[in-house]
Amino acid sequence: MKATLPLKLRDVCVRRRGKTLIGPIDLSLDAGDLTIVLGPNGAGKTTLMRAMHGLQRLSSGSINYAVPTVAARDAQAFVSQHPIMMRRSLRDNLIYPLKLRGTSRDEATVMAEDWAARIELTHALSQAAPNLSGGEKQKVALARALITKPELVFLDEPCANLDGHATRDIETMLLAERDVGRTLVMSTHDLGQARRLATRVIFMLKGRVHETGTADSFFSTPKTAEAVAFLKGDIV
Ligand SMILES: Nc1ncnc2c1ncn2[C@@H]1O[C@H](COP(=O)(O)OP(=O)(O)OP(=O)(O)O)[C@@H](O)[C@H]1O
Repeated sequence: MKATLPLKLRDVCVRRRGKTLIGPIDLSLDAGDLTIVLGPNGAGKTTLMRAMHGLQRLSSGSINYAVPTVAARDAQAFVSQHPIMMRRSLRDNLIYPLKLRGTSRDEATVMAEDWAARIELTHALSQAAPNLSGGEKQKVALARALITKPELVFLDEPCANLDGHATRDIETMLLAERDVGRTLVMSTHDLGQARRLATRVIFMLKGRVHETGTADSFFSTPKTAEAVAFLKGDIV
């Protein structure tokens, strides 16, 4: 399959009822990074990621992948902070995205069992997925996103509602994906998590991309007073 990245945003704006939610934004996203979208509440992180994934209609500007949009969407996954489980077993939840892509039932079952083992939920394969705990559901949501080996995964505050233990499990999965070169774009306002995971940072403020660069340079030498204030905890 042809690579869908880089992704290029030009003059992207999303407006609703006369209010600008994000934009104008110009941005380029390359393959192989774990990019953390950082910023205070309401900065536009979710809107930006939804726009990049095609869930949010643009008011103006354009978003282009290296391949036609339909093919690009097929190579992507989106994990939200409120994982929605189908009212079926954990096994069927993991099989579903593979089935949509034409994988045989037998092959999909093997892959589902392999992923259930990786997220330490083999014992729950036959359980109804909606009855799992919040942390377990989020691990399933992540496994369900990764099982198709997407080129690009968006994660919107995936640990927002999780305790320390579940957060660590999710971070371990994300680091493993980062280390095999999967391209990940994740929003958070948890600075500790951003420092642990990011290779690049997009810092958003009031709907605009305020600063972007490698994680090392952003955390060690932020360029703007606002980024310095955010890192000190003065903008929340
Ligand atoms: N559908 C919508 N209609 C109107 N306003 C919206 C809509 N979606 C989001 N907003 C507003 O757009 C702004 C950006 O919201 P967004 O959720 O993208 O920010 P965020 O950085 O992800 O915030 P948080 O960290 O709180 O999740 C906020 O002011 C929000 O209230």
